[in-house]
Amino acid sequence: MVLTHNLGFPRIGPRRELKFAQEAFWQGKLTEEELNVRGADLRRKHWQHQHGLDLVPVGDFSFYDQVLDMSVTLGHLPERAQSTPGTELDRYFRVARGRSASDTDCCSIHAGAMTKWFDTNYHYIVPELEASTQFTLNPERLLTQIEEARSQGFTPKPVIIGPVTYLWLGKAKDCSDRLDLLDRLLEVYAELLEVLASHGIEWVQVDEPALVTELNSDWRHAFNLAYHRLKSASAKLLVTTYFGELRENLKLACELPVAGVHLDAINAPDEVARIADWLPAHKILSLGVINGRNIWKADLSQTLDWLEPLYEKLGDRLWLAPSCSLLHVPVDVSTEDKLEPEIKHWLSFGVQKLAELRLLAQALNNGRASVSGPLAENAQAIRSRRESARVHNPAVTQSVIRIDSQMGYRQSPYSERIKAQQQRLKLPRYPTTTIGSFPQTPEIRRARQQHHKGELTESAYIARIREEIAHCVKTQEQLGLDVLVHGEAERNDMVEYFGEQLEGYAFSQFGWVQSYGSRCVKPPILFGDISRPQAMTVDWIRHAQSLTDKPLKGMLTGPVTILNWSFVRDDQPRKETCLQLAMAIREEVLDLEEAGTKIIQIDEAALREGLPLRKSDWASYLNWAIEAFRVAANGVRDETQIHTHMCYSEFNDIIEPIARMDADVITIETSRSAMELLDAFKGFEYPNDIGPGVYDIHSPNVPDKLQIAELMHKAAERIPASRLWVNPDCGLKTRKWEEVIPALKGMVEAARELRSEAQ
Ligand SMILES: Nc1nc2c(c(=O)[nH]1)N[C@@H](CNc1ccc(C(=O)N[C@@H](CCC(=O)N[C@@H](CCC(=O)N[C@@H](CCC(=O)O)C(=O)O)C(=O)O)C(=O)O)cc1)CN2
Ligand code: MET
Ligand SMILES: [Zn+2]
Repeated sequence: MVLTHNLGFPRIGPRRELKFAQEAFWQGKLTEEELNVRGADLRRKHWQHQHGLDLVPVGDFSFYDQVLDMSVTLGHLPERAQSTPGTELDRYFRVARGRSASDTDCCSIHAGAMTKWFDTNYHYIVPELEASTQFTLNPERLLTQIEEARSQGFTPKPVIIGPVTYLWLGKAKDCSDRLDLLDRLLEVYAELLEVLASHGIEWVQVDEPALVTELNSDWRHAFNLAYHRLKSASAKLLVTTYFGELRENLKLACELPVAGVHLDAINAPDEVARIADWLPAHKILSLGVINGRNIWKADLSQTLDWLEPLYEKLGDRLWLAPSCSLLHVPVDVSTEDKLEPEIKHWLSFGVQKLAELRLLAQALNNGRASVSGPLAENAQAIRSRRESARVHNPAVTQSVIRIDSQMGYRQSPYSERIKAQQQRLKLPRYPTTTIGSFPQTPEIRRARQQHHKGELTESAYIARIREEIAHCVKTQEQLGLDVLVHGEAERNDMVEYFGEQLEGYAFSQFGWVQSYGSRCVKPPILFGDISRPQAMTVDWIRHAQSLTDKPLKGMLTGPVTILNWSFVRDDQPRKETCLQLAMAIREEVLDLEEAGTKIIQIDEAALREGLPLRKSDWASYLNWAIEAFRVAANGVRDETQIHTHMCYSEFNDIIEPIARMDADVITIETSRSAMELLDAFKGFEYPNDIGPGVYDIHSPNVPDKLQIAELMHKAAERIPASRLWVNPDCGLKTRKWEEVIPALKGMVEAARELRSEAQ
């Protein structure tokens, strides 16, 4: 019998129940006990969705983040949070979100750093490591949830982050070698595995996705050390990899002294045969056969074609699972009643993916004939998608074929065109601007919701947003900013908004995916060839510009970011899809220019996260990604100024490709790591204008004017004054007006002081 299991279930809830519970708790509207009840309720529902699987994951649920949970299990919260008052949960949220001191609270604490989980749009809280770090076991969360699952009739399989990946995800604060902590860490892992075994646990899923990245010999050695140390554990270990190929680590993974290995067969199909050959005969091979990163139905017959012979060979040693945790897909497509039925028929969210998994297992265990009906239905859906006239648009294919190298080039080099721009814009030295969005207030969101429900007419909604834009423009004028924005009030999200307006996209009502903490995104579904039926932003920008004499920056999301933050088709290379998006954005850019917009910003916030997990694959991605940006941006006249924005500070290693985008101005996130920005300029001088962020918008704290000035001085030491801009790290949509106004006031004053010093 082939066995089925799941690596993790989405925790946010089908209607974002977790988000609302978290936020209510943070606002003091829910007690800790009530929050725990809501958590247990969600877990119960999630396990019910996983009924029929042989093993269900336990410990995949989290009140904020699974990496932070693991830190708690290892007794390893940052020093600064260990002696604060309150319960364990309270300390946990202090690290997750940071907390300012207040009348009722003594202790100001800054949040742990957040960073992207591999190549996904999920963010985890980075473990803070130091030479002196100690670990102590705290298994309570796992033990409670094991009992919960068991009492509900499920066989629990605890999910933990493996010791090597845990260190790999962490950051050494004191430049010490993270691997020096391995011995200490392994003591606690060994203890944890014993405790789990003593609670009747047979299998533990030990996630080691670091195995799909390039590892030097120290890290490879660490894998051997770790699993030799843990091999006497009474629980059986399933070393779990996902998101990519094992390549040079495949042998290493096969030879670890553990009871089984999980391979992502969706991302590493070519390694399946090899791992099946190499894995010693006493080990289990778990294969991730259902894609945990997209929302398409799997082609079950085709999957069975290659699985059947493998099952014949491996027998009971073969397990089936999704490729990775289902954290990255929405919960349930069945409640989507506004999707076109034809398109809905092609889709599979978390609940449906598990049904596909059960079907595959039944087909292997009892023969295809035992599930012939569902298999036929699946085959019909696959065929319908492949042959659908909705998917293919010959005119779009043609327009991509016609892209020539000329289209990615500006008329003149930066050094010449910047003069035309300066003459037209007449900006002061150290021009001040923002990244685009202003606070998305509950009132704006409510108006949009009412409009969706039909409670607010189209014209009333438009009037409401135009008012908001007017307020935003006026506030920026009062603050004395130099380049204004319209504030993005009309956008639910910087990607979903464009998806909704482009042909070739569908969007769900409830397809939420957790991005971090309580924040979710609803990635739109790119199913077909992309075209732009009409201008998407021009009316809003024209309205905003009509309210001010200052230059108003048009605001677009770039093709690479739209691609990386959408669920995209799997029937053509990503490059192809990206170029189609680039052509649509290019048309919008030219329409904005035609409407008199002097500055156009094209955000590429997700360019970095799209980088392949292995450096050796970077160049090919960067080549087409940069080309797509250039096609989108560079069709404008010399006097039109192109801005781009990226929100991550680690851009040292890709500064040259970024320079190739040839945007006139780039604004980037830097305020939390001023030193890293300076590093980037050591070997390579960024040739165009640059605005290093001087206001950390991820924190509710209002930055001090002196702090801002200090960051600007640091930047001015490195970047010629004539090319330096002054701006926040990123958009202000998650902030409140009362935070934004004093912060921007300080920023504008700091820029003025810098100007007067320079004279
Ligand atoms: N796609 C994407 N990825 C990104 C980012 C980003 O901006 N977009 N930024 C970075 C950080 N990630 C972030 C992800 C989400 C949010 C965020 O604020 N999300 C909102 C939802 C945004 C949204 O789509 N809002 C909709 C729906 C709003 C809503 O919740 N409506 C209520 C009703 C309104 C009310 O009464 O409040 C409801 O449906 O129940 C809208 O504005 O229209 C949230 O979780 O709260 C912020 C940052 C990296 N990745
Ligand atoms: N223009 C966008 C904004 O200000 C850029 C955000 S990058 C995540 O919100
Ligand atoms: Zn940003």
